[in-house]
Amino acid sequence: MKILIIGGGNMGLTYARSFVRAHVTSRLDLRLLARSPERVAALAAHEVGTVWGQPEDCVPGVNIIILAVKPQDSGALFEQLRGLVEPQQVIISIMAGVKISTLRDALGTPKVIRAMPNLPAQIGMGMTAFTSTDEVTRAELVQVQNLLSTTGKTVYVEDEAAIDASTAISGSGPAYVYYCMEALMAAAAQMGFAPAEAELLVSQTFRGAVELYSQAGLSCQDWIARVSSKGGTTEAAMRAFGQTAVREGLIAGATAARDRAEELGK
Ligand SMILES: NC(=O)C1=CN([C@@H]2O[C@H](COP(=O)(O)OP(=O)(O)OC[C@H]3O[C@@H](n4cnc5c(N)ncnc54)[C@H](O)[C@@H]3O)[C@@H](O)[C@H]2O)C=CC1
Ligand SMILES: O=C(O)[C@@H]1CCC=N1
Repeated sequence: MKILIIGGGNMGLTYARSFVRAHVTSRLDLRLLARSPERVAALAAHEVGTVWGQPEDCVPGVNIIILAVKPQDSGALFEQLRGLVEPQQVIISIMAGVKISTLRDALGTPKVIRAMPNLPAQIGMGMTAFTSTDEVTRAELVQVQNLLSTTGKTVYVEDEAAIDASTAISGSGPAYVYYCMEALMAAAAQMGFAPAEAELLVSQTFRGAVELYSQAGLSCQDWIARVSSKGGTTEAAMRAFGQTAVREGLIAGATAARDRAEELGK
């Protein structure tokens, strides 16, 4: 399977490494398109595939084209790709917000998939939601799911609006986790821990809590109840979280992310 990845940043490189590591394609069949000679040289040093500077040289002949540039760069990219994409080629866009209808119109091609991965894809622990146009065949969808699954778990969603919602939950989600971790590290530092100790206490607590959650069928509320002693410390923390509207703040953050994804699509 010949794959072209356009945009060799965080996500583009992650895909390239995952596909080659999982042997879903070979280095020879994997192409990366960069937008400047400097980026071509920098990407080539990663040795994950052949690196190209001009779309007309690398678009023809590939089966799948992955668009991994920032949404703000999509207009310029569409200009570069005008007239080059063939109707049998499957497009996978991971650009936040950019709608399937926009991709179809701009590229003049019917087989379009919108996917929303996240950064833990770098270590095979990613979460990707994806959806497609009707023209993508069942066999192509299976092929794409195999590709995306090299970076972690995947879920197919029927409704495109769920891609913007997943952008706000799982796409941006790792940043919310780091935000909470950083706040707890700051609390630990205020209580006298050295930075390395604060980092250890917090990171191992997140790791352990998530692993425990994954291994049993209990809800978050159930686990909170198991940590909390009557009249104890956890209850005091939960009361303070309630008074300072931490939960509402996180929900407001995720909602703002979803709204921004919708806005990027306009
Ligand atoms: N970083 C993340 O956690 C996630 C990002 N995304 C989406 O993935 C996309 C890429 O994000 P990142 O990899 O973080 O961005 P990035 O900035 O690390 O990489 C984008 C790359 O695209 C290149 N580029 C821009 N225009 C180009 C063109 N016309 N031709 C070739 N290369 C071009 C840039 O030089 C850059 O290397 C974005 O659309 C974002 O919405 C989706 C899920 C998670
Ligand atoms: O912040 C962003 O716009 C992208 C989409 C999801 C994660 N990063």
